[in-house]
Amino acid sequence: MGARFSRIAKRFLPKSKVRILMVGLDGSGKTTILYKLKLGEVVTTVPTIGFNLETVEYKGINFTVWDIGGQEKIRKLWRHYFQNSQGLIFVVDSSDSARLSEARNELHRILTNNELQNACVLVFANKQDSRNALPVDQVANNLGLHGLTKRCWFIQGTSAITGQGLYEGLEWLSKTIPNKTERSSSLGSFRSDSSERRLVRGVKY
Ligand SMILES: Nc1nc2c(ncn2[C@@H]2O[C@H](COP(=O)(O)OP(=O)(O)OP(=O)(O)O)[C@@H](O)[C@H]2O)c(=O)[nH]1
Ligand SMILES: [Mg+2]
Repeated sequence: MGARFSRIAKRFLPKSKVRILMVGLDGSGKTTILYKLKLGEVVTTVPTIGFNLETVEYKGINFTVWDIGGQEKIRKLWRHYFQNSQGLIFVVDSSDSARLSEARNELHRILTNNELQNACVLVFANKQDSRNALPVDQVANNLGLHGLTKRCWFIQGTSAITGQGLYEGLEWLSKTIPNKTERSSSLGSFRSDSSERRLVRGVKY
């Protein structure tokens, strides 16, 4: 009876909403990820000029995902989308080692922005299905994630083509973002929990 009531209540109670900003270098796979999550399909993409916006529901949470174009000349526009973002998904092409330092610079640059100071960072080490993809721990090292000592972050190996790892990433966000809100008074201890910060999970290990 109790379980049945809670199932019905879940259906009718308003869902919590979470605003997620998804950025990363051009061609890293952001739009492919967005529509794999939304439609369950691999769509044919063109470089995003501006943004795509979709709501993805996962475990009773509505993730409003803003996918912003990553070409160099339009990266200066990213900051216009920072405000009120509770989570940042930073997408990296794990098979493009030549551009990892560029990705690292962009990630660290945006994390200095005050409007993102409380945002949790989920890194998708994407294209893990590619033959020459770097393993997730190497992507983490190249991005300097272990130096982000005052930030909750998580890196997940993904393939937008197979869908591998995408829901694991949402799972982390679904657990971390509501926790942060509920536990805002104990944010300091949450943020200094090194086991939380240093979690690294990947498709390939
Ligand atoms: N093999 C492989 N290819 C992928 C994956 N994700 C995306 N791609 C391909 O990478 C190319 C670029 O993907 P997009 O999703 O358009 O990249 P984007 O990050 O949105 O690029 P911008 O809009 O320019 O910022 C496309 O040809 C995708 O099919 C992946 O996980 N594996
Ligand atoms: Mg795109």
